Amino acid sequence: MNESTLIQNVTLVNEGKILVADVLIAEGLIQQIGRIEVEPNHNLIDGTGKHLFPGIIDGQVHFRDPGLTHKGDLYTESKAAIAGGVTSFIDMPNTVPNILTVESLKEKFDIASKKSLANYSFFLGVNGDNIDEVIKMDTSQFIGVSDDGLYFTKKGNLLADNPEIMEKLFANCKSIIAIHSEKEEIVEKNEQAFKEKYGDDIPAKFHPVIRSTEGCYDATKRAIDLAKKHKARLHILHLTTEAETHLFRNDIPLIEKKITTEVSVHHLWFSDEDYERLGMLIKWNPAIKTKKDKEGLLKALLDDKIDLITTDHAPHTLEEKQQTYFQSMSGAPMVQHTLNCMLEFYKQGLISLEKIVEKMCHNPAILYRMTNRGFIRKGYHADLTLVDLNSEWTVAKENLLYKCGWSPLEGTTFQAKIEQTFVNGNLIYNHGTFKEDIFGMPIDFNTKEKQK
Ligand SMILES: NC(=O)N[C@@H](CC(=O)O)C(=O)O
Repeated sequence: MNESTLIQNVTLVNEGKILVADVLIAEGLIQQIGRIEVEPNHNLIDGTGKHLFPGIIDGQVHFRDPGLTHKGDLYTESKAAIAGGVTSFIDMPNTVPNILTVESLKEKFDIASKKSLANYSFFLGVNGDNIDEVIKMDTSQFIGVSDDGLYFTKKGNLLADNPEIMEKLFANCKSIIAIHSEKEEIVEKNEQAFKEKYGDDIPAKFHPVIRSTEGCYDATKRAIDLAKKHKARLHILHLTTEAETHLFRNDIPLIEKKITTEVSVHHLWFSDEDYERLGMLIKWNPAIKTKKDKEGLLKALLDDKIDLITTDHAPHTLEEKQQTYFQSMSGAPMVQHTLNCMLEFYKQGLISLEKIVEKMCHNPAILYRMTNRGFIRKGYHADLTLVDLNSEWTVAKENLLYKCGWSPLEGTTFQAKIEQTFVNGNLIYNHGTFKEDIFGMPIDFNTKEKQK
């Protein structure tokens, strides 16, 4: 008799509803939801008083494999992700080498199949060098194309700085085009002005002045105008300003949208008030901006102008971070604590559990056309996250799973705890312990059909 897991009497948060039910898992799939009779082959989990979410799907991470594995790798960071309730992720192309060809993409899939505990997919990188090949490629080979972070190895390759390349891509590429939207020419002008005043010692609090609202807004506006002209499928990554939120629509369902966007959790959590305390540790690109921006982003998320929450998990070593302004790397690790941050907002009455699940589970699956993930439905992959909403704990060095060993959230107390995470029906994370010998799967997605 095959083994099955029966989660009993648990509070499901799914598809805009909250209800108490039992969930039966077998052969990697959700078999049944409702009131279920116990059978001898059932492993029982008592879900009384606990909440069950579909596993979180993180639409933007940098797990650093291959080539930058001193910062993190597909094993360490996927493990941290799972402890944070994340069961699937899409990783960015700014590794070494950059993922600019189908061959390097295949190599990354191969590494993930041997190292990633969570389900995975990857963006194909696009820049000025490979645009001609990208527009000829069969788009069923990748979930989307992106330029995110590629300036780390080659400056000036961001699409936002190259309107002709962007236009060529939008006119010809049928894939989702996910762009990092900042105008480097504005950033460089601001950098120069601050350098003249401070030399290399620019205080971190000026990061949002250098990587300004103007730089973000102008880039996003131009990308949207070009995408509309060519009817391209554009996704703007990690939005940071209240001003940009007004460029997006909420009067059509996500499934019909040609232009979508996301917010990364640190832009909801931190504001310019935190630079004094945390300095370069919260230096991200695009920058953490003002309290008004942070509030505007949350409002736009609740209003459905912003479609997704991602982490943009971007680990660097402490040594790489604690440098003077120009030397300090932008980015920080977040994937282990994203759901926790959002649940804390729930505790503060700022967002509902249903909305969290919509933005972190359902919408990533819909937007990236994933097959049978992102919902608690019969026949879907059993990617599930069990949460205790009333179990306080504090982020500390000892409970971090990131290879880089630090977090900008150290010392933060959360009121909710992720207790168990199932990936493809396997209980990979169980109250602080891991099953480390079962790897995730490549995420299936439809190239034409859309998920409802
Ligand atoms: N977000 C960041 O500040 N850094 C990212 C790159 C990026 O997303 O631009 C990284 O790879 O470190």
